[in-house]
Amino acid sequence: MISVQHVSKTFRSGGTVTAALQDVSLEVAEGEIFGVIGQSGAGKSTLIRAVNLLERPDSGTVTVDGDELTALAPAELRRARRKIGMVFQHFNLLAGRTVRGNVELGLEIIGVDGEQRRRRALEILDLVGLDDKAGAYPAELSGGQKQRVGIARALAGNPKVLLSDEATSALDPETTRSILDLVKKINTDLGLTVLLITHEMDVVKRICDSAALIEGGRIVEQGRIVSLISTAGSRLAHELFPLGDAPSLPGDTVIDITFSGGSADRPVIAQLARTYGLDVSILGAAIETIGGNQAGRTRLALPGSPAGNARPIEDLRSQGMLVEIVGE
Ligand SMILES: Nc1ncnc2c1ncn2[C@@H]1O[C@H](COP(=O)(O)OP(=O)(O)OP(=O)(O)O)[C@@H](O)[C@H]1O
Repeated sequence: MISVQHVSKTFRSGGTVTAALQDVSLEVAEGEIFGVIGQSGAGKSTLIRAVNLLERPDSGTVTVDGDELTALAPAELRRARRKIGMVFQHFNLLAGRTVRGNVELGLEIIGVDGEQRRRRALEILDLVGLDDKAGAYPAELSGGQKQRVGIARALAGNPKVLLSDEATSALDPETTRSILDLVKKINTDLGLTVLLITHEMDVVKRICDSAALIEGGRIVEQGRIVSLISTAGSRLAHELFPLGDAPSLPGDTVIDITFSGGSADRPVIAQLARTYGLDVSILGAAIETIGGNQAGRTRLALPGSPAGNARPIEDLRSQGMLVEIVGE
C-alpha cells in the first residue's frame, strides 16, 4: 500500500548540511500498522512527511495505493493526497472552529456540500467517541479528546492510509493507551493502513504489526514483529524485551531464549531442568502480548560451558525457540 524506495533528503541551512534520510526503503502492506521507531533527530518526521510529499525527497520514489506520488503533477498530487489522512503530535486544530467545524474542514476544501459534510462529520465523531462534543471548541477539550478530533478530521475524507506523526507523544500514559486502541480499532474496522512514527517502544508493542528502526537517516532493520522476534541479533526484538547487559558468570553459560506463539505456553524451563538434570537459574524475563500473542525473552544460566550445554541448547532450538548464547 505504501512503498518508499531509495529516498534521500538533505537539508542545507546556513553552512550546515544534514543528511536527514539516506537511501530509505520501506514497504507497508495493505491493512497493517507499521511503526517507524527512532531517537530524536533520526529522521522520523522527515520520513513521514516524505510519504505525502509535505517534504519532497531529493531522490527516490514514493508510491501510495498504486500512485507514484513523486511522479505526479501538482493537480494529480492533490487528488492522490486525498487517500492519505494525517494526525499530528500537537493536534493542529483551529481554535476558532467547533469540533464539527474542524472535522469538516478538509471536506469543505474539496467542495463537499454542507449537509453531506455535517452528516459525515457526525458519523466520524461517533466512531471516535466524541459525538457529544460536536459543538465544543478545542479549548474545552482534554488532550486525548483533541487527538480524537485530529483523528476524526484525518478520517473524514475516507482515506486509505493514515499517517501518524508522534500522535501520542503529548499525552499521558493512560490517554496514550486509549488513543492507540482507537487507532487499532480504526485499522480493524475500516481496514485502514497505518504508518506511524514514534520514539516509544510501547507504541510499537501495543499496536504495530511491523516495525522499522531508523538511525541517522537510515533504516537499520525492518520486518514483521513476529519475524523480528525470532531473528537472532535483532535490535528491535532486544528493545521489545529488554533484559539489559548479560552478566559474566564464569563456569556458567548464559542464554537468552525468545519464546513466541505456542512455545510461550509450554513449561520449557522445567522440562529442561528435568530432562538434563540441570540446575537452571532464571536471571531475567520480559514477557509481552504482541499482536494478541504471548511472546518474550527469558535469560537463564546453565551450569557448565557452552560446549557442555550443546545438547539442551540444540533441544530448545529444535522446539522452535531462538536461543542466543550471551555470556559464559
Ligand atoms: N527543515 C529543516 N532544515 C534543516 N534541517 C532539518 C530540517 N528538518 C529536519 N532537519 C534535520 O534533519 C534531521 C532529522 O530530523 P527529523 O525531524 O526528521 O528527526 P526526528 O527523528 O523526527 O526527530 P524528533 O523525534 O526530535 O522530531 C535532524 O538533524 C534535523 O535537525
